[in-house]
Amino acid sequence: MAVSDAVVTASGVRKSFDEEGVLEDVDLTVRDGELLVLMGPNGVGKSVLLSCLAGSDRPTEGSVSVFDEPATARADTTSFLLQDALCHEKLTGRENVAFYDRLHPEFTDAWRDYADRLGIAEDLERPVENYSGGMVRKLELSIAASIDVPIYLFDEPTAALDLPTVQTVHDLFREKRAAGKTLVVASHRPMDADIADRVAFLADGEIAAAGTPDELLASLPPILETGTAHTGALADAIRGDPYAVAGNVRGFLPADGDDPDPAVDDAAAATGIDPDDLAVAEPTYTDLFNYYTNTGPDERPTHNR
Ligand SMILES: Nc1ncnc2c1ncn2[C@@H]1O[C@H](COP(=O)(O)OP(=O)(O)OP(=O)(O)O)[C@@H](O)[C@H]1O
Repeated sequence: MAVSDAVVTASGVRKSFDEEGVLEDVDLTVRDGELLVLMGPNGVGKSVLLSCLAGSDRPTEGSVSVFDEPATARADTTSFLLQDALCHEKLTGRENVAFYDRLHPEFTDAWRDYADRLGIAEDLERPVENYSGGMVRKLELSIAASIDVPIYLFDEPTAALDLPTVQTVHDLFREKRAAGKTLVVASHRPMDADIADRVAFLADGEIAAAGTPDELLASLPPILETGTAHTGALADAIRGDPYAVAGNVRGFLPADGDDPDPAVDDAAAATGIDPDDLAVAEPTYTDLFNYYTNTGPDERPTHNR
């Protein structure tokens, strides 16, 4: 289905390396001015998909278009922050900035503000090889965000960052969106769903679900929570595997035949766990992430893409 305000569209994207399939059949539309968070566990293919969206890699099959033209790595439309690949480690932070300033026609001096807010302004004269992983990320973010283009693709921008810095990065992304920019942020950090207009989950080579955080939370099956002592009993009664949350374990109730809304009381009784030790939990982003990471494709309902 064509979406009129689409700025990036992936259709039937398959990507394999040496016969090894990573993406099987990805359909994804990124809408004008939205902040889309692309979620999925390590190794599922988020970076590969972003590279295809950026036009820096080609799908094995299928197509990607940006502003209705085939995706090519165009400097005037897209800024792409690929993980740990932007900065030259023998150069100082400032020399890296100067490099991108000369290289990129749309580079602006907004990097000063970003470097300041991210807390690396004092480190710009040091070679990047002496930076911590988090400092490199902050420098990369400062550079990628300083390029003034309509579309930003950020690959795991909050990985290796402490919580206060994650909040600063979220603020920065909200400002970009308020300025009318379109952002795709790949992440395996559930808290990044906080800033999303929509979340898309990549699982088993496809977009398993896409929607607003509220829509996706509402689509989860009931969640049972109990103490770790009952992990085994819980595992027998749920779909997928139990997962730890704040000292307890949780799991998703299986669909009861074709009924997508299983009877919670019956399922709870089937665990054999004392009702006082068992609760139906309010779903969180962590549950959402675990649902699309922990349960197999046959056990998940298909949601709108
Ligand atoms: N150039 C390449 N050649 C061969 N295999 C590759 C190449 N690039 C990626 N892969 C493989 O594709 C799979 C997906 O990798 P990708 O980096 O996209 O995962 P990811 O979801 O971004 O994971 P992470 O969260 O760990 O960054 C991995 O198995 C990886 O080894």
